[in-house]
Amino acid sequence: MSDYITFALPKGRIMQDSMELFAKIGITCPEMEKGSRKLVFENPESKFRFMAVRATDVPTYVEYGCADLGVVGKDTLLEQGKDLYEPLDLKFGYCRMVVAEPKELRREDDPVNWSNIRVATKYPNVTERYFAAKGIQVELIKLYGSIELAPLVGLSERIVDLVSTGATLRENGMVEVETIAEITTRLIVNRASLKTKHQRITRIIEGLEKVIGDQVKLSV
Ligand SMILES: Nc1ncnc2c1ncn2[C@@H]1O[C@H](COP(=O)(O)OP(=O)(O)OP(=O)(O)O)[C@@H](O)[C@H]1O
Ligand SMILES: O=P(O)(O)OC[C@H]1O[C@H](OP(=O)(O)OP(=O)(O)O)[C@H](O)[C@@H]1O
Repeated sequence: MSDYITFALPKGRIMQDSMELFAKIGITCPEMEKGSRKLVFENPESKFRFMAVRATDVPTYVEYGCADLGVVGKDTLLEQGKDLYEPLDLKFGYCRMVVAEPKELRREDDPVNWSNIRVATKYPNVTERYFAAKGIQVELIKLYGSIELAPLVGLSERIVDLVSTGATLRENGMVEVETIAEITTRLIVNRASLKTKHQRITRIIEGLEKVIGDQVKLSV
């Protein structure tokens, strides 16, 4: 067993907030430089290791125990449904997962009456569950980005995607129809690591919990 605690962090938009939060409980990595192409960074003094991975791959590294802990959006967890311990809402990366459609095509009638709606999304599992629960049969079209383009060019009638400022929907002439879930960033933990490295991991969870609690108190 490695004496390091290893974090899987997403390379994209939540990396910086993650490192800023960890710094508040004394977890830092001086070796980590902005713009570096390196994927693993170590702090040999404090025995922390950081891996920079695709956001959607974070749960996999944690599930297989290559990382003890991971930072990931709730959207990814909902989509992948892996068996991971999720002890903390880190309270950043706020966005919403929504159903949206082109403004000019907005139909006032109940979508239950539509037959065979095509929905483009990065989240086919969540989308299928959501519409199935409403008794609506949809054709899922899995895309990997620029989801808002799909209805504009006739690939789908609707999309399921994340919205934060709303600028992407607006600038592409789309409107929200329904909210599926409120999304924030979560801490996830490998279940075996929680046992084998119990003391250090528990200390990290408790430290983060306190910092986040204090931040929330300050903002109300
Ligand atoms: N406006 C937003 N759009 C997309 N994700 C957001 C937004 N705001 C916050 N997030 C959160 O940031 C997480 C990571 O997003 P990021 O764009 O870095 O990765 P990605 O490009 O979606 O994933 P991948 O690299 O695997 O394709 C999302 O899973 C989500 O939880
Ligand atoms: O409400 P907004 O602030 O405009 O943010 C929402 C947009 O941001 C994300 O896209 P991203 O930048 O990850 O691009 P991609 O979907 O092409 O990967 C998301 O998929 C939306 O398209």
